[in-house]
Amino acid sequence: MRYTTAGESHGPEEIAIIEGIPAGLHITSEDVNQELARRQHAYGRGGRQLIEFDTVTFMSGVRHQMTIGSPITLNVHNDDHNNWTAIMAPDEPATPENTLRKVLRPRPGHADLIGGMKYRHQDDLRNVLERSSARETVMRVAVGAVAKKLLRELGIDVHGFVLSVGPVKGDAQVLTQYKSLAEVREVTEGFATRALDAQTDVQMQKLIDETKQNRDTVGGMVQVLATGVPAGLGSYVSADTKLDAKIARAIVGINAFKAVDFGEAFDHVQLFGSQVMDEILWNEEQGFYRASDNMGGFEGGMTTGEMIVVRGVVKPIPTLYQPMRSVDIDTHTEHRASIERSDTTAVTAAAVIAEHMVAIELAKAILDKFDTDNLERLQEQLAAYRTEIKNF
Ligand SMILES: Cc1cc2nc3c(=O)[nH]c(=O)nc-3n(C[C@H](O)[C@H](O)[C@H](O)COP(=O)(O)O)c2cc1C
Ligand SMILES: C=C(O[C@@H]1CC(C(=O)O)=C[C@@H](OP(=O)(O)O)[C@H]1O)C(=O)O
Repeated sequence: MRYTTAGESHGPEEIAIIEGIPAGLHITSEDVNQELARRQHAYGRGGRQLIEFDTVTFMSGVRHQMTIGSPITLNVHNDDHNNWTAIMAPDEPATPENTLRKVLRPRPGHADLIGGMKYRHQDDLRNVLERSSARETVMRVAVGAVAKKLLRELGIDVHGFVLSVGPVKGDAQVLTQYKSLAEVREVTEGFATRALDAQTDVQMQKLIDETKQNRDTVGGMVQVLATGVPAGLGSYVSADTKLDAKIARAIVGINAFKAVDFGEAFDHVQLFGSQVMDEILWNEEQGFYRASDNMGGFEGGMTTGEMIVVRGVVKPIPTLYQPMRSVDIDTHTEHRASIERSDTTAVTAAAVIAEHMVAIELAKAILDKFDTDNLERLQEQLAAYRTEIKNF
């Protein structure tokens, strides 16, 4: 399975093409739209989300709610494009009127300056920000929604949520308190966060409100869990076959993500090996299993069969309504950075995006390992593999 996305933030459409999804997967636009809504309706987002009502159209690869094995094209319309037609116009030459919204004062922390240098966008850094914008993540969630649907047919469930916003931490007991992902989902879904108690929700919202009032931004930490993953996806044999490495790349590839760990590894630096390794146990019913899951479901770049536990650190949003120092790329004089309409925090949306990136990587790993033409055959092969692993 592979995919690509295209589209500018204020262009007419966001597009994705996925290849390699087996034939016979039941999928509807509603399956995808539900996930797109989770990405959108998150606390702390800016005015753009009041304009967009993200819904997907299948342009190819799906007939009568079934994948047919050919490339799947997904489209999401940018409703805001109506306000940007002149500025984005691909077929019009640049004029003083249609370049009124030029960006010349790069925002620290965004892709503006380096993107401009690299692509020689001396005239207008908007050429950079249109694509570097996290608007594109709408398509990663759309692709991930297809991946999640496939994974569900294979008994694999993935869920992402917020652990903390700035200094406000959610209750850190999810893994030990809740055994099934359905339970975790139930308790984390309200604020699209790890809102285990309403108190945490309120504190997070309060912090976001205060941050907005201060014309500042805030980041946080998210977590993704995946259950039902068979042991032995990915491989130890070469660096580029390690599945944990692929997931790390996929997470840091999301705008504003700066760090990833597995099994809460950031916290393990203070511990000893005897406190961290997951002891190996065996019983008739399960075969091999572990006494704990401190490795977050990975050993040697391969899934262990335990729950996958990934965390990601999301930096604060770069655009500030009280901008920091920058330099005008035209005059080279000091100015405050440009202000673009912006979010106060994207942590809640980021959790949903991270969930979908993990789903994409898991789907890819499964489709790399087994026959991908037809879902039923894939299910048969995976079932046989699970039996083989259990009987080891
Ligand atoms: C869902 C989401 C929404 C975002 N919204 C904004 C925003 O409104 N304004 C902004 O300056 N950055 C926003 N960002 C972050 C920038 O896209 C990101 O910082 C920028 O592309 C530079 O990339 P980097 O932070 O990965 O280095 C958002 C990120 C995500 C994941
Ligand atoms: C459009 C989305 O996020 C955008 C991501 C983003 C950025 O710089 O990353 C900047 C903002 O764009 P705008 O200035 O058009 O409001 C966000 O709204 C979205 O997530 O759908």
